[in-house]
Amino acid sequence: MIELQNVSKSFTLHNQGAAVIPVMEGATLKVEPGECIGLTGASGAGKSTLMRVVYGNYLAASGRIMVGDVDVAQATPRDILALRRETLGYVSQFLRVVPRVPTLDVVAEPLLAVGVEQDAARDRAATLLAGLNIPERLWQLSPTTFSGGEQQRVNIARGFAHSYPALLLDEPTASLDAKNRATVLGLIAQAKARGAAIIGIFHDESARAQVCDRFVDVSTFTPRAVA
Ligand SMILES: Nc1ncnc2c1ncn2[C@@H]1O[C@H](COP(=O)(O)OP(=O)(O)OP(=O)(O)O)[C@@H](O)[C@H]1O
Repeated sequence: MIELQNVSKSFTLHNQGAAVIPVMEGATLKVEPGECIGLTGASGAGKSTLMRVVYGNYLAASGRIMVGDVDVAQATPRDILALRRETLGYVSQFLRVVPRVPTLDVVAEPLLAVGVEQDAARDRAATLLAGLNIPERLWQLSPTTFSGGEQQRVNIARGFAHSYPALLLDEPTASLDAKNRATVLGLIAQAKARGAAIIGIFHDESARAQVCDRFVDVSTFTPRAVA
């Protein structure tokens, strides 16, 4: 479902004499439907960069990045938006929302975007919010003023609203208490059971042991410094 072949990425620092920093070389990995792989490697090894390259936020310098039948490395912006709407979900660590939109609609929005009717979308949003212990009195408020942990849970509810065939999870259990962490791990297990292919970053070792089928150490893709 997700397959990277020989992907490389470097950053050009235009404000620092156009210095070029290679961060990834020859990245190759494959995630089958129903499988969750965990990215490992020291801080700065390139875990988040790999996720952003797959999501199309960063343009790869070379290689193929297949998500379903779309090569993200070659896709047009319009194709990438369609891929994100229908196929590829991304739960980042931080919630980014349009101000003043009620939480219930923030969570229902990915379902409306794929044509689910409003009542059904709101029902699913309500089930997710209740499961993640967001009190009902908050559902009609914008999440912009919520606590960090509440915002993270709204973000997770939104990320799991639509049944994406492929998912990127960047530390989805960071800063959650044990009960909510267990709920999120349950959502990940359900997504795997319905056949989602998942790439995740989990710093929490017990979380990663519970949901990951195998690990990929991204430092094997870190270019060696030229002496
Ligand atoms: N937008 C950017 N511009 C320039 N350099 C960047 C950019 N994003 C990441 N880098 C560099 O790429 C390297 C990999 O960063 P990345 O955030 O992917 O690491 P990580 O493995 O996710 O680290 P952590 O575990 O600390 O989150 C780092 O050296 C970082 O400085």
